[in-house]
Amino acid sequence: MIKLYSKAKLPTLAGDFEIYTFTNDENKEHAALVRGQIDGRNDIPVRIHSECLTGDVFGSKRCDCRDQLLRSMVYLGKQEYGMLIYLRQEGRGIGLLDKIKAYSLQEQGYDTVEANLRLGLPADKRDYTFAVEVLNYFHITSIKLMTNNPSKIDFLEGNGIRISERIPVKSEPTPYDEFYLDTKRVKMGHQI
Ligand SMILES: Nc1nc2c(ncn2[C@@H]2O[C@H](COP(=O)(O)OP(=O)(O)OP(=O)(O)O)[C@@H](O)[C@H]2O)c(=O)[nH]1
Repeated sequence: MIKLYSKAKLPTLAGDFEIYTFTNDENKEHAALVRGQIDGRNDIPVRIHSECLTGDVFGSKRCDCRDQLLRSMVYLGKQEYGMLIYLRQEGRGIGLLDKIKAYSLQEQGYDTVEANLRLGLPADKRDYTFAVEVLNYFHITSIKLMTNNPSKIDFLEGNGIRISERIPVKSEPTPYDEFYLDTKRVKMGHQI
């Protein structure tokens, strides 16, 4: 079960938000950027973003994470109501250390899915329970989800959250992430 830990105003380059931090029994910490009075307000746009230190912070071109994060924030910053839930599950849940190991396998020609599997790890180890609990905290049962990822939709719908609309989060492919985006489309069913 999650608990609200702290909250404060957070003006950003993309607009003014409030940041909420939550913890759970395992002392995991996640954050939500909230736009407007969202309590009990259904069908607001929500982005559920998984941590990517290399992309979100360092601007790596190997993935589209930062592009998606910024586009989502700019979009949400223009809405009256909305939320971005930032989940600390780096590397599709395998953690930073193994993600970088997977990168070095990708340099040997494996794609992003094969690289995880060669490390004996699942292609995607993420769990969105925390996001569901944040939505429950705000008494939200139906959202417009900003994603290209069908497994995210399936998880939420299987856990009591109705997806009334999918808002695509398009990013511009570059020569660096073309193969990565192709693999997500072909092997992970992303609607890119
Ligand atoms: N294991 C691994 N993780 C990666 C790699 N590139 C990015 N990631 C992680 O992938 C996660 C983002 O996943 P994506 O599949 O891009 O996007 P998504 O959140 O599932 O789907 P969208 O909602 O459409 O953005 C973050 O946790 C990143 O750290 C990689 O090559 N290997």
